Amino acid sequence: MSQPETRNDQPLVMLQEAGIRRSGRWLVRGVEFSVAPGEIVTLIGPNGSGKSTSAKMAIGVLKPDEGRVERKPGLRVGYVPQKLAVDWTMPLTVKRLMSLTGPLPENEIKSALEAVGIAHLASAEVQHLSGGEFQRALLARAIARKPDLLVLDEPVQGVDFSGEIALYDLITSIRNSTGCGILLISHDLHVVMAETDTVICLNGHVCCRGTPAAVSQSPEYMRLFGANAGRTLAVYSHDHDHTHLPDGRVMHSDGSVTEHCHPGDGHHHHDEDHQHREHDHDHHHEDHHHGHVHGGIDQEATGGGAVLTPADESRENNHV
Ligand SMILES: Nc1ncnc2c1ncn2[C@@H]1O[C@H](COP(=O)(O)OP(=O)(O)OP(=O)(O)O)[C@@H](O)[C@H]1O
Repeated sequence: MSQPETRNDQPLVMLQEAGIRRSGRWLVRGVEFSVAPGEIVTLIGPNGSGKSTSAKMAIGVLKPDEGRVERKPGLRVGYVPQKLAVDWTMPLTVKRLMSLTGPLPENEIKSALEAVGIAHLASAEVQHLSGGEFQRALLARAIARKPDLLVLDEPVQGVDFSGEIALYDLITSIRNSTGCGILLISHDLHVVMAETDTVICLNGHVCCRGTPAAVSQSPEYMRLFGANAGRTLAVYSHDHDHTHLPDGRVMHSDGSVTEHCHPGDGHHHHDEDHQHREHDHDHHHEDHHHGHVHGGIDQEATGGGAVLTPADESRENNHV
């Protein structure tokens, strides 16, 4: 699925037992994953499970309070945060959006906009863009400085189903043409980009990980959404053996409740995803969810884009 010739490269970023603690509470703990050049890693998990926090640790916007995060020296990161503080009362053209975080030669603005298919909208006002066009503008901004690692926090928010497929196809083609690594945060708990190499399911910690099973194998899905969708999207089928309660305690499959997870609870670690890289996606966790597919994500389209130096702490609040 991904480019095999780049597969053995040293990781662009690697998190080991990384955790963030705020106000006496661990927001995430024990986060472990890496992204290699050409690799696509997707973080999924419920609201508040620590996806954005983990991504921010990966790019250096947040420093881990425990564990380690290592980035390749000189790593260039293109980051599209989930939310962006923009003064929407001020007119802002797409071209201007591209150079808000720093000057960019005209020809590079043009080629980035061409790469995402919105060159014709260079002079359009950002406020007037559709959800899909806006996400493309943010993507253009993130790729304009030719990052080694592209971090996209919910890149299909505010986009309808066919727009979602088109955006995922675009992300795949960016990966194929540039060889960059991609860390994606998906709002959907089950449907991820089919090109994803590794899905990491977070719930304050890594609950499980694996490869997505290609939905193209499902005739029902094909009938519903057509071959294009089957090629682009995949269902990540997984099964948690415990549930995190709102008060932070953990309910296990036998109904017992404890303060924390048992060691090894629902954690399906490391060897799995390495194995999967060697062969086709023929393994998935026990399916507890069939064919849940939706495209429209009802969130306000407030994503943003930036190319960051990894240590750029000022970006934590996503101001442009
Ligand atoms: N600076 C902070 N101080 C205290 N708590 C925080 C801080 N930043 C995030 N949190 C909390 O950390 C948890 C994880 O947040 P995070 O944004 O990483 O989750 P997420 O999985 O990306 O969620 P969503 O899907 O809703 O975007 C949430 O409970 C959030 O309220």
